[in-house]
Amino acid sequence: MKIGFIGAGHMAQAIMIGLCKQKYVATADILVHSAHETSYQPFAAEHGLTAATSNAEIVKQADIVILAVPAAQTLDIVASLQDELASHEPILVSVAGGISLAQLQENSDSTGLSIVRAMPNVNVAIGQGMTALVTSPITPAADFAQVEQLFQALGDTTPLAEKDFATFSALAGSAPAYAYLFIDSLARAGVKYGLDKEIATKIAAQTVLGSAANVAESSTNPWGLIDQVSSPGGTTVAGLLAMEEAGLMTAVVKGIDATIAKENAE
Ligand SMILES: NC(=O)C1=CN([C@@H]2O[C@H](COP(=O)(O)OP(=O)(O)OC[C@H]3O[C@@H](n4cnc5c(N)ncnc54)[C@H](OP(=O)(O)O)[C@@H]3O)[C@@H](O)[C@H]2O)C=CC1
Ligand SMILES: O=C(O)[C@@H]1CCC=N1
Repeated sequence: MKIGFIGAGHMAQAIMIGLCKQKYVATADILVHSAHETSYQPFAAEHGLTAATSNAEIVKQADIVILAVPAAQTLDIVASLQDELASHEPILVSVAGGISLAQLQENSDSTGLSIVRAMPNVNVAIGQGMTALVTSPITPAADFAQVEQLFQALGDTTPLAEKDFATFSALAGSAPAYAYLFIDSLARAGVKYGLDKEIATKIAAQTVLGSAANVAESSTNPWGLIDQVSSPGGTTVAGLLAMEEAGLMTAVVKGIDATIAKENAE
């Protein structure tokens, strides 16, 4: 099976690196093309991938085409590939935020094309991704299963109604950035009290990693876990109340509100 990438930016690279690490297919069976040779050729050479000469070549050669270009350009690129899509009929996977299956179908001008919309996050690069998937009504179950299997090799997946994609995009697509912000904030506080930044970051990252694993494995909800850490009259409850006074939860929800509003405006 050949997997083609149109776009070689952060998201495409994260998926390609994940596929290489998992040895999902032979590296030469991963094809890539993007707007500038200087973006995709060195990356292809470094990882042993096949650099294609055009977007059309990707569509002609690949069984699955992953479109990972800016959302604003996604539909124009699909429209420019109508002929190749109609004659080669790969499975088309779009990761673009805010671009619907109906828009992709309409711009591909192809009634028989299998189209899957995916919302991965950058953690697919290390096999710890969280990806939502939804398929067009005409996509055969076997084609959807191929795409699902690909993303399952790179972490967890969930089927999701298309109406919930903007929410998912905020909670999983964008949220690695918000988690990094929290980790950096913890580490920066450590620096304030004299720790070396590198050591403080390692301490913060491992603490967040372990806490996330605890939430995932525990039958207790996060509030219950917070109570387990908060000794009566102790330090944690003092810290929690100070964070709440500064509006941590409101700040997070406002951030998610803004993320969803921006995606809905695309
Ligand atoms: N970054 C993330 O964490 C996530 C991103 N996404 C989605 O992924 C998509 C890409 O985002 P991201 O990777 O961050 O963006 P980047 O800006 O990092 O990458 C965009 C890529 O698109 C390529 N490109 C632009 N125009 C064309 C064209 N006409 N033909 C071929 N390639 C083209 C660029 O090429 P070149 O490099 O050569 O200039 C670049 O490689 C977006 O739709 C976004 O919504 C979804 C989930 C998470
Ligand atoms: O910032 C963005 O628009 C993309 C979508 C989800 C994560 N990154």
